[in-house]
Amino acid sequence: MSEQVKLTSAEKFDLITRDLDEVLGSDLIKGILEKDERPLRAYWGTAPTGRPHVGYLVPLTKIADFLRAGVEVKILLADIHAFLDNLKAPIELVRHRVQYYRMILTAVFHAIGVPTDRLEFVVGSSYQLTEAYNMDNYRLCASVTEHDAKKAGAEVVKQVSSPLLSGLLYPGLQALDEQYLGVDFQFGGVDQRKIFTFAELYLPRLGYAKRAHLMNAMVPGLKGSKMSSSDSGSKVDFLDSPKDITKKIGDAVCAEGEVEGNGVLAFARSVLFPISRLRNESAEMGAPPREEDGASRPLTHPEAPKGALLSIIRPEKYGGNVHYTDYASLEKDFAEKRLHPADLKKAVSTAINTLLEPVQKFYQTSEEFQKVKNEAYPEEAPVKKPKKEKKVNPRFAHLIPKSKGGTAESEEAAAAAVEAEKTEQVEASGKENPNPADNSKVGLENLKIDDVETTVGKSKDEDAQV
Ligand SMILES: N[C@@H](Cc1ccc(O)cc1)C(=O)O
Repeated sequence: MSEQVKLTSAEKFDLITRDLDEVLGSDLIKGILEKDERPLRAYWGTAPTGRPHVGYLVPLTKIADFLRAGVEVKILLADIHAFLDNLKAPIELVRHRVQYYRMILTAVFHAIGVPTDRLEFVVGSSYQLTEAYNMDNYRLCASVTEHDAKKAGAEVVKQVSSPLLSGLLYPGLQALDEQYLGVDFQFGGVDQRKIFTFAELYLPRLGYAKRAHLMNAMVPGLKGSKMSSSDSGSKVDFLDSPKDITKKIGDAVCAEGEVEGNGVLAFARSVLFPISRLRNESAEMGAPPREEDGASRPLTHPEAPKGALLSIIRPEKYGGNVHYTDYASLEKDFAEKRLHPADLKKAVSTAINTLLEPVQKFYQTSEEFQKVKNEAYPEEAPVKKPKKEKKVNPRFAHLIPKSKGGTAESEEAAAAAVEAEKTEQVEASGKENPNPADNSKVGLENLKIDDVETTVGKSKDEDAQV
């Protein structure tokens, strides 16, 4: 935001907390704003695992509000967390993923009109390997119960049948980050809530201040469930082509008149309306985004009136054009069947394509960016498939019925075996490990720790309430 507009502390507080799902510690934030002696400091962390998808637009847009309210924001690229979480990012790929995240997030920030010169990117390992941080980690480990660590990570760390110790360390390191990044509040999705309350409980036990926590709602996937990196049909990647985007939106769950579980409406509400509003506000406040970023282009139709946030363009005989200035009216029209799913889908895919055009242009014109992407996600680089007969891995031979009758069933089983084999190859190639709990790859499968007799009795200590 322009420095020309001076906000009161109450206005700043409203801007910082608008559209959020939950705020813990608002008094702490108000206190610093009212004192007005120094800027508020905050961070948002992301672990560079799978490729970021358009669901990230929600926190990134919110960060724009923080900056306008004068908050100093750090973006943590949590490389160590990326492999602590069940090796989601294999150690040898993680530095490339850090680079990829930095580049794509910067491009997206520009596309939505957020000036990145006021953001500070910090890589987790730049301070998480220091003596002081490690000693604090050990101190924390000597205070946190296993129960609390497990519970804190339950919605963030991948839950598997044979959990690794690294997943238990994850919440503790995230709590320490608040101290080491020197912030007043941490911002993240509501999925981080248990880690946030864990940090509120445990940081003071190490003698550190309890921080405030701000949470955004999660964006539902296009199929009505949570938007997830592992289900490519339910998410839109920042680098998906306009054609792919139109197809994904076209296939999304969007039954006529149904608001509940409607992925397209949810996307419009949580992503498009806020970004559109941000653009309008920037223009009004005399701080339009830089022309070269493409972020000054409205997501609405060129003929849309001032204040419009999303335009439905359709022939007169189907009701003519409508320009919505708020989400509630769009939802109402949809619920009352005055807005057809096909028209909504068209408007949403046009808006996403407009929004992402500068990101994709940057990708297409930057050889460095392309190189980084291929290094970070090597299995996605085009590989020439050698033409050879599909052999079935003996490990999966049990999926093939004994009789080679050529029935549909046996073909299905053979396909399943080939599929299983492919999955294994993908895992071996360093792709995000879909089932890292299968510890056979690290030679742990025969280690039956439970067989070892233990002299340690059950702790009588009550687990702290997280
Ligand atoms: N837990 C965050 C990543 C993160 C890691 C460390 C932090 O300090 C903050 C955030 C996620 O789910 O992506």
